[in-house]
Amino acid sequence: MYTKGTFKEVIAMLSQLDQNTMKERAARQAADTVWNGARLGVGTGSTVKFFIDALGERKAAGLQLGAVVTTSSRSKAQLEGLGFTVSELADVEQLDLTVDGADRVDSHLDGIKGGGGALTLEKNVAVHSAHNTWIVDESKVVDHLGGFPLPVEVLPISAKQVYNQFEDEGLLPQFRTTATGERYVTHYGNYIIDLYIDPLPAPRGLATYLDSTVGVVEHGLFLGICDTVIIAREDGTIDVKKR
Ligand SMILES: O=C[C@H](O)[C@H](O)[C@H](O)COP(=O)(O)O
Repeated sequence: MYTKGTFKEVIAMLSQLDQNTMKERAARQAADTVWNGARLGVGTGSTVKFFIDALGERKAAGLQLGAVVTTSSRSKAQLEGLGFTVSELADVEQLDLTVDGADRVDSHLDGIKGGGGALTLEKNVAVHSAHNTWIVDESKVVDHLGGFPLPVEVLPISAKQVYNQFEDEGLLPQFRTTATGERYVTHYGNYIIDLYIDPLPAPRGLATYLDSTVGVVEHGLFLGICDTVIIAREDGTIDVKKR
C-alpha cells in the first residue's frame, strides 16, 4: 500500500545523489581550484577519472599547466587523450598541487589509500607536492581509520616471511589477488598484502612499524599528507575541510 511514510521515503531516496554523481561533484570542484601554470599531480581511481574529465574541459577553455605528473597508466592514457603532456615525477623538480582520491579519510585528514594498488607512486607524488587535495564522496569519511583493508606493497623476495610476520602480529594479512585468482602484481613488480585489522589500532604506530619492516616497499597509510579534502554529500552539499 502507498502510505504517507513510504512516499516520503521515495522522495528522500530520489533526492539523494548516487555515488558517481557525488564523485563527479567533488572532482569538478577540485578542477576549479587548479590555476594557470600549476605543476599538477593527478592521482588514480574512479573519482580522479571525473577530475581528469573536468580538467580537460578547463584545458579546452584555456587552462595551461606548468607540468602534469600522474600515478597510474589509466590516468596517463586519459590525460594524453585530452592533449596533456604527461611527465615522470623524476623529470619534475617539485609539484604545486596534487589531486587524488582516497579510500578512507578521517577528521584529521589522515587516510587510507591504495585500493587500486597505486599507493607507492601516489605517496611519492604526494610528498613532493606543496599541496594535496583529496576528492571523496561521503562514504569514505570515517571517525577512526578503518573500514577498508590497509594495502601494503611488499617485495616478492621476502613476501612469504613478511606475510608470516604480519600474521604473528595479528594484522590479519591476505595477499591481494586478481579477478582470475592470480597474485596481484603492482606496477613495480611487487605484491600487495592487505591488512584486514579493523579499526586500525594507533595508525601512527602501525605506520612506523610498517616503515621499519624489511621487505615493505610502501603502505597505504597517508598520515599528515593531505591538506584539503573535498567531500561531496548525498544531500547535494559539498564540504571543504582543511588541515
Ligand atoms: O590506489 C588507488 C588510489 O589510492 C585511489 O585514489 C583510491 O583507491 C580511491 O579510488 P576511487 O576514487 O576509485 O574510490
